[in-house]
Amino acid sequence: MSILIRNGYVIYGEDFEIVKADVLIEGNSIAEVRKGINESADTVIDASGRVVSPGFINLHTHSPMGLLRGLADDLPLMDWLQNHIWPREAKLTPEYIKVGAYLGALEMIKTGTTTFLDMYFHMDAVAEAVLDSGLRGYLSYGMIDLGDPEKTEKEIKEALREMKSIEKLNSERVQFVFGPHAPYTCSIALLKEVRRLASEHNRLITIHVSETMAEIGQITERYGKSPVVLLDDIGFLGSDVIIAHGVWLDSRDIQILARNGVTVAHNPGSNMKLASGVMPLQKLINAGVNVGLGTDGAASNNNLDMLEEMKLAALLHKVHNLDPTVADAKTVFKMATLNGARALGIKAGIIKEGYLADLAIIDFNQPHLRPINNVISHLVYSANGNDVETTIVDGKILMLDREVLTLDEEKILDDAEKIVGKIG
Ligand SMILES: N[C@@H](CCSC[C@H]1O[C@@H](n2cnc3c(=O)[nH]cnc32)[C@H](O)[C@@H]1O)C(=O)O
Ligand SMILES: [Zn+2]
Repeated sequence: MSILIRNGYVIYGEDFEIVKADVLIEGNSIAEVRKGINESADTVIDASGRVVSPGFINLHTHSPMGLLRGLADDLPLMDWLQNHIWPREAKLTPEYIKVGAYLGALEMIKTGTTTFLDMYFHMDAVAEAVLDSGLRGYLSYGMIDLGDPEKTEKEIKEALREMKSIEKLNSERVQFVFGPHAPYTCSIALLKEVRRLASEHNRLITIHVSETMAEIGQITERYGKSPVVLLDDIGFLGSDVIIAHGVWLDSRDIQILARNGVTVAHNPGSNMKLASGVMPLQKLINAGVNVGLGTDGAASNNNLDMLEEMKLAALLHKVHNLDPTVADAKTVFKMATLNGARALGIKAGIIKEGYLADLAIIDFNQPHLRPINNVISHLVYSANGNDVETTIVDGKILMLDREVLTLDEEKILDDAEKIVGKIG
């Protein structure tokens, strides 16, 4: 299979240079980028007046949580989780979660996300939806033992069961990741066992860390140290670890993250909505820490739109620092693309020969995106997910001219609607 994308504004290479060119996709990778490619292809897409962008990499989400969208807003994290989200999640069956996963996948395809890092439960059901959707999904089972040794064992067993079931799908696109939920919900025994298993099975780890001030208080009281120092002391950290949030980090924590090559997945929308705080972006970047971008779940955002998330990131850090030069458009764009790919260890996140053909075509033939003075600026500050017209993952077209080809959109919306009232 080959696809030729003609005459677009291509965001090229790691410097995100804008070139008017054609892009030839062969199999699952980018074969050629240049003007006037004359080869014939199975599919030809006219990208005149459009931007050909690397697909977005959502580095932290809970994709089925769209089911809970709007059911518990305007609350702080611990109250939100304990009194509103967890009681509802207890009612979620694998069937409901699968509906939620389809809804999330549909939303991601429609807004130009090509890869995501997920944490939820019944991930074997989520994996089937991801496989159907054509997206690239890194799926973790969120483990919570609350210090109960019986639960520790149960959670590890369940994670391994889901890992095996995902491995059976035998797809490069769908990968299992270890997902201990957080230092305040997981025992040291669980964290140590996860570290051991991740190394043994060569899997990534993702975990919520230092999200709220309450968490810092709780962990300091329990262990006499910060969550990051705690994880470092038990040998948990490494370049295969992606921590979500990292809002409350002091300079020692930041040095530890840098030294261990840990990636931070920044979730500005969720951090603002739950009023968790502001991640120290500048300090992390200056220390050389890889920072990616995520939306978190759709119940704390409340959508999975990475274009919107880029704008939130840029604006948050500017006003917080009272400095408009902070979080410039290119820095934020890189967080949403290349930095995510680096964290996951995939050859994606940029458009370049030999890289995975994971990309989004964005319709710039619209008033809010003209004149085309600055492509990256328009994407970060002027566009939103609805401007995405075509989404390609692994050399396969998932959406063409706003029509999703891999999923039945109407059925997914209907199925999601049927759940109203059942978990409320
Ligand atoms: N094994 C657990 C499942 C945990 S999945 C991951 C969890 O993270 C929760 N979650 C979503 N957003 C956040 C956040 O921002 N911080 C902490 N937890 C979150 C989500 O609601 C879900 O309960 C169980 O059986 O309950
Ligand atoms: Zn989360």
